[in-house]
Amino acid sequence: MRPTVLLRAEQRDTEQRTPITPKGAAALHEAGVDVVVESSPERVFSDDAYEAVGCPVVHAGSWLTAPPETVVVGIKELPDEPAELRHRHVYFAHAYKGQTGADDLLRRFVRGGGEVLDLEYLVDDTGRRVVAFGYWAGFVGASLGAMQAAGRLPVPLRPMHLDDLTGELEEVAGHLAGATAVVTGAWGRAGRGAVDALNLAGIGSSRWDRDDTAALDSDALVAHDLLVHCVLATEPQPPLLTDADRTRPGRRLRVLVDVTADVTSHLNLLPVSDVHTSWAEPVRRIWHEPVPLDAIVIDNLPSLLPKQASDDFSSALVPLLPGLFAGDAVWQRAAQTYQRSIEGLQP
Ligand SMILES: NC(=O)c1ccc[n+]([C@@H]2O[C@H](COP(=O)([O-])OP(=O)(O)OC[C@H]3O[C@@H](n4cnc5c(N)ncnc54)[C@H](O)[C@@H]3O)[C@@H](O)[C@H]2O)c1
Repeated sequence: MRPTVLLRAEQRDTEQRTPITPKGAAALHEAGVDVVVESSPERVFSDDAYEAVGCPVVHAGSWLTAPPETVVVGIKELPDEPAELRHRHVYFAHAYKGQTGADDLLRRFVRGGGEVLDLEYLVDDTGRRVVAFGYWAGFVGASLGAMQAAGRLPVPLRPMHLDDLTGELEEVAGHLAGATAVVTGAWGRAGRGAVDALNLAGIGSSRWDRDDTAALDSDALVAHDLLVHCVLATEPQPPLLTDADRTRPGRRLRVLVDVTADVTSHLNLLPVSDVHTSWAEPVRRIWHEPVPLDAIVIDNLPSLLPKQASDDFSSALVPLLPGLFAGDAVWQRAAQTYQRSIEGLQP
């Protein structure tokens, strides 16, 4: 039997992204991997587009009864049922940093004999992630921050076309003369996307990466109008912004975009903010005076540009998937990360 991946329909009705585009499915077929697609009215590519490249389309939730050797591929969370998960699942499980509900989820995998191959932990032999939505997360996050600073953020947020967003950033530029931003994690994927968006909005960026935050200059940090936080934290580090900075002299900082959205984890480097915001309510005011500070902490930013995000992601993931069935090192590392995470779990 040919190796098969099943493209799962996403739970969230706001999620239009897909980790495998129709073009990616066609490439997988060529490479000897079949792709079965769960029907989804939300996905940015239609069911017909997958059918046109030869993928069988099945109803949402079919993964539950798929043959055990089928690998289930998705992006975001699984439903709360069933209690036992028996397949190998490739997705962002958000289960290894002590997130809310993580242990319960891992126990479901242990009980069913399945496995998480977490997309966030697909790394090369230097530990660098090989597939990520980071660029568009940073681009969209910084765009929202610029729009908020200009008083032009449309609420609720809805998925956009890139042309519309760049047009809006050019409008914003006229409202933000002299504004500056600091981007932390600036040389990573998200950081680069953030800098590109800020450039379009006419906002000059200070690019801070590891060396720049090692001896943190808090006065310089709060002297910027925007902070776009794009650090990939893998171990606890000193915070970048604390309550003590609220009254720091010279604070101009008024918009904080936490692209990492690590707020419920012990790796949160911005402990001034501890809850996510949403498309319906994207902004939360966390400081009221002497200068207000608004936080945007959205954990599905690339979903706001679903087409670009999907194309980019699929072109990185698809070449790796045949290797999953051949036991390539990148997948073995992901499997080892899962094994480590379930060791020590209470039953
Ligand atoms: N909110 C969302 O929707 C969304 C989507 C995708 C990714 N993300 C998150 O964005 C973050 C960044 O992802 P990425 O793909 O850009 O990662 P990346 O590895 O490409 O870049 C991370 C950067 O952070 C830098 N860094 C690490 N520690 C630092 C420190 N103490 N100070 C300054 N810089 C430091 C690294 O040197 C690197 O340049 C991750 O937390 C990721 O989970 C969020």
